[in-house]
Amino acid sequence: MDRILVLVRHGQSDWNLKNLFTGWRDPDLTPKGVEEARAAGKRLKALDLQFGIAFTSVLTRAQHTLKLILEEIGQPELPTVRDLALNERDYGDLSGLNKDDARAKWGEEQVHVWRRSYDIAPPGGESLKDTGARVWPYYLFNILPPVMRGEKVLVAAHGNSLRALIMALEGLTPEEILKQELDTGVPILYRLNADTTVAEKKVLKG
Ligand SMILES: O=C(O)[C@@H](CO)OP(=O)(O)O
Repeated sequence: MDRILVLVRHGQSDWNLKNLFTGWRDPDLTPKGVEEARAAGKRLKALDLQFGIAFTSVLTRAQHTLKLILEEIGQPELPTVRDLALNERDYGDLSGLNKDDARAKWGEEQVHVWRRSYDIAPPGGESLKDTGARVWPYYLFNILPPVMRGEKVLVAAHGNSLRALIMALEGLTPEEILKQELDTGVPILYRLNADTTVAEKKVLKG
Protein backbone atom coordinates (compact mmCIF):
# COMPACT_ATOMS: atom_id res chain seq x y z
CA MET A 1 0.00 0.00 0.00
CA ASP A 2 1.22 3.49 -0.86
CA ARG A 3 1.36 5.91 2.06
CA ILE A 4 1.79 9.27 0.33
CA LEU A 5 2.04 12.71 1.94
CA VAL A 6 2.68 15.85 -0.13
CA LEU A 7 3.61 19.12 1.59
CA VAL A 8 3.63 22.39 -0.29
CA ARG A 9 4.45 25.89 0.89
CA HIS A 10 2.14 28.53 -0.61
CA GLY A 11 3.25 30.47 -3.69
CA GLN A 12 4.84 33.92 -3.33
CA SER A 13 2.56 36.22 -1.32
CA ASP A 14 2.24 39.97 -1.63
CA TRP A 15 4.14 40.35 1.63
CA ASN A 16 6.90 37.92 0.56
CA LEU A 17 7.38 40.27 -2.39
CA LYS A 18 7.34 43.36 -0.15
CA ASN A 19 9.78 41.67 2.28
CA LEU A 20 7.43 42.02 5.28
CA PHE A 21 7.15 39.71 8.29
CA THR A 22 3.82 38.01 7.68
CA GLY A 23 2.96 35.38 10.29
CA TRP A 24 -0.83 35.34 10.88
CA ARG A 25 -1.50 38.39 8.67
CA ASP A 26 -3.43 37.49 5.57
CA PRO A 27 -2.03 38.73 2.24
CA ASP A 28 -2.99 36.90 -0.95
CA LEU A 29 -0.68 35.52 -3.66
CA THR A 30 1.10 37.73 -6.18
CA PRO A 31 0.72 36.90 -9.91
CA LYS A 32 4.06 35.07 -9.58
CA GLY A 33 2.65 33.16 -6.59
CA VAL A 34 -0.37 32.13 -8.68
CA GLU A 35 2.00 30.86 -11.37
CA GLU A 36 4.08 28.96 -8.79
CA ALA A 37 0.94 27.28 -7.43
CA ARG A 38 -0.21 26.29 -10.93
CA ALA A 39 3.27 24.95 -11.72
CA ALA A 40 3.16 22.89 -8.50
CA GLY A 41 -0.18 21.48 -9.64
CA LYS A 42 1.25 20.56 -13.04
CA ARG A 43 4.18 18.74 -11.44
CA LEU A 44 1.80 16.77 -9.24
CA LYS A 45 -0.50 16.02 -12.17
CA ALA A 46 2.43 14.45 -14.01
CA LEU A 47 2.72 11.93 -11.15
CA ASP A 48 -0.93 10.95 -11.59
CA LEU A 49 -1.72 10.87 -7.86
CA GLN A 50 -5.37 10.67 -6.80
CA PHE A 51 -5.52 12.48 -3.47
CA GLY A 52 -8.07 11.41 -0.85
CA ILE A 53 -8.02 14.53 1.32
CA ALA A 54 -6.31 17.92 1.64
CA PHE A 55 -5.39 20.03 4.66
CA THR A 56 -4.62 23.73 4.77
CA SER A 57 -4.47 26.67 7.18
CA VAL A 58 -7.09 29.36 7.70
CA LEU A 59 -4.93 31.87 5.77
CA THR A 60 -5.74 33.02 2.22
CA ARG A 61 -2.32 32.42 0.62
CA ALA A 62 -2.31 28.72 1.55
CA GLN A 63 -5.98 28.18 0.62
CA HIS A 64 -5.53 29.96 -2.70
CA THR A 65 -2.45 27.83 -3.48
CA LEU A 66 -4.40 24.67 -2.68
CA LYS A 67 -7.34 25.74 -4.85
CA LEU A 68 -5.04 26.35 -7.85
CA ILE A 69 -3.26 23.00 -7.36
CA LEU A 70 -6.59 21.16 -7.13
CA GLU A 71 -7.75 22.82 -10.35
CA GLU A 72 -4.56 21.76 -12.13
CA ILE A 73 -4.74 18.13 -10.97
CA GLY A 74 -8.43 17.89 -11.86
CA GLN A 75 -9.65 17.38 -8.27
CA PRO A 76 -11.38 20.72 -7.51
CA GLU A 77 -13.90 19.05 -5.19
CA LEU A 78 -11.34 17.23 -3.03
CA PRO A 79 -12.51 17.18 0.64
CA THR A 80 -10.46 19.84 2.42
CA VAL A 81 -9.93 20.53 6.10
CA ARG A 82 -8.87 24.05 7.14
CA ASP A 83 -7.34 24.49 10.58
CA LEU A 84 -5.38 27.24 12.28
CA ALA A 85 -3.06 24.55 13.67
CA LEU A 86 -1.40 24.75 10.23
CA ASN A 87 -1.13 28.56 10.21
CA GLU A 88 2.26 30.21 9.75
CA ARG A 89 4.33 30.77 12.90
CA ASP A 90 2.89 33.89 14.61
CA TYR A 91 5.46 36.68 14.20
CA GLY A 92 3.93 38.75 17.04
CA ASP A 93 5.09 42.36 17.15
CA LEU A 94 7.26 41.91 14.05
CA SER A 95 4.20 41.20 11.85
CA GLY A 96 3.93 43.82 9.11
CA LEU A 97 7.46 45.19 9.62
CA ASN A 98 9.98 45.21 6.77
CA LYS A 99 12.71 42.58 7.32
CA ASP A 100 15.52 44.97 6.25
CA ASP A 101 14.18 47.73 8.52
CA ALA A 102 14.13 45.22 11.38
CA ARG A 103 17.79 44.31 10.68
CA ALA A 104 18.72 48.00 10.70
CA LYS A 105 16.92 48.50 14.02
CA TRP A 106 17.83 45.33 15.98
CA GLY A 107 20.88 44.03 14.06
CA GLU A 108 21.39 41.16 11.62
CA GLU A 109 22.15 38.60 14.33
CA GLN A 110 19.07 39.30 16.48
CA VAL A 111 16.73 39.19 13.49
CA HIS A 112 18.29 35.91 12.32
CA VAL A 113 17.75 34.43 15.80
CA TRP A 114 14.08 35.51 15.72
CA ARG A 115 13.62 34.09 12.24
CA ARG A 116 15.45 30.78 12.45
CA SER A 117 16.31 29.80 16.04
CA TYR A 118 14.37 26.84 17.41
CA ASP A 119 13.21 28.08 20.78
CA ILE A 120 13.62 31.86 20.88
CA ALA A 121 10.34 33.59 20.06
CA PRO A 122 10.10 37.03 18.45
CA PRO A 123 8.48 39.56 20.83
CA GLY A 124 4.82 38.61 21.32
CA GLY A 125 5.07 35.74 18.81
CA GLU A 126 5.86 32.03 18.54
CA SER A 127 9.20 30.22 18.35
CA LEU A 128 9.44 27.26 15.97
CA LYS A 129 9.09 25.08 19.09
CA ASP A 130 5.79 26.84 19.95
CA THR A 131 4.60 26.31 16.36
CA GLY A 132 5.56 22.64 16.58
CA ALA A 133 3.52 22.30 19.76
CA ARG A 134 0.37 22.88 17.70
CA VAL A 135 1.49 21.38 14.36
CA TRP A 136 2.78 18.04 15.71
CA PRO A 137 -0.39 16.90 17.53
CA TYR A 138 -2.45 18.07 14.55
CA TYR A 139 -0.28 15.96 12.27
CA LEU A 140 -0.50 12.89 14.53
CA PHE A 141 -4.26 12.99 15.08
CA ASN A 142 -5.53 14.40 11.78
CA ILE A 143 -3.04 14.11 8.91
CA LEU A 144 -1.19 10.87 9.64
CA PRO A 145 -4.27 8.58 10.03
CA PRO A 146 -5.51 9.02 6.42
CA VAL A 147 -1.92 8.65 5.14
CA MET A 148 -1.64 5.33 6.99
CA ARG A 149 -5.00 4.20 5.58
CA GLY A 150 -3.57 4.68 2.09
CA GLU A 151 -5.44 7.88 1.20
CA LYS A 152 -2.99 10.19 -0.50
CA VAL A 153 -2.81 13.42 1.50
CA LEU A 154 -1.97 16.94 0.30
CA VAL A 155 -1.03 19.69 2.78
CA ALA A 156 -0.78 23.33 1.62
CA ALA A 157 0.66 25.48 4.40
CA HIS A 158 3.52 27.83 5.29
CA GLY A 159 7.30 28.03 5.50
CA ASN A 160 7.57 27.66 9.27
CA SER A 161 4.51 25.50 10.01
CA LEU A 162 5.88 23.05 7.42
CA ARG A 163 9.43 23.31 8.81
CA ALA A 164 7.99 22.29 12.20
CA LEU A 165 6.15 19.37 10.58
CA ILE A 166 9.25 18.28 8.62
CA MET A 167 11.33 18.36 11.79
CA ALA A 168 9.03 15.77 13.40
CA LEU A 169 8.55 13.75 10.22
CA GLU A 170 12.28 13.43 9.48
CA GLY A 171 13.41 13.35 13.11
CA LEU A 172 15.64 16.43 12.63
CA THR A 173 17.46 18.12 15.51
CA PRO A 174 16.96 21.84 16.30
CA GLU A 175 20.35 22.47 14.60
CA GLU A 176 19.35 20.58 11.46
CA ILE A 177 15.99 22.34 11.07
CA LEU A 178 17.70 25.77 11.28
CA LYS A 179 19.21 25.21 7.86
CA GLN A 180 16.03 23.99 6.16
CA GLU A 181 14.51 26.63 3.90
CA LEU A 182 11.39 25.84 1.90
CA ASP A 183 10.86 27.32 -1.55
CA THR A 184 7.46 28.78 -2.34
CA GLY A 185 5.25 26.51 -4.45
CA VAL A 186 7.61 23.52 -4.48
CA PRO A 187 5.86 20.28 -3.45
CA ILE A 188 7.73 17.76 -1.29
CA LEU A 189 6.52 14.19 -1.68
CA TYR A 190 7.02 11.69 1.14
CA ARG A 191 6.39 7.98 1.00
CA LEU A 192 6.04 6.57 4.52
CA ASN A 193 6.88 3.13 5.92
CA ALA A 194 4.33 1.05 7.87
CA ASP A 195 5.94 2.34 11.10
CA THR A 196 5.29 6.00 9.98
CA THR A 197 8.97 6.74 9.29
CA VAL A 198 10.04 8.23 5.95
CA ALA A 199 10.81 5.67 3.22
CA GLU A 200 11.41 8.21 0.44
CA LYS A 201 11.47 12.00 -0.02
CA LYS A 202 11.30 13.79 -3.37
CA VAL A 203 11.44 17.56 -3.83
CA LEU A 204 9.38 18.28 -6.96
CA LYS A 205 11.34 21.22 -8.38
CA GLY A 206 10.75 22.47 -11.89
O1 LIG B 1 7.10 36.34 7.12
C1 LIG B 1 6.83 35.16 7.43
O2 LIG B 1 5.78 34.83 8.03
C2 LIG B 1 7.85 34.06 7.11
C3 LIG B 1 7.55 33.36 5.83
O3 LIG B 1 7.50 34.22 4.73
O4 LIG B 1 9.11 34.66 7.04
P1 LIG B 1 10.51 33.99 7.48
O5 LIG B 1 11.25 33.73 6.20
O6 LIG B 1 11.16 35.02 8.32
O7 LIG B 1 10.22 32.74 8.26
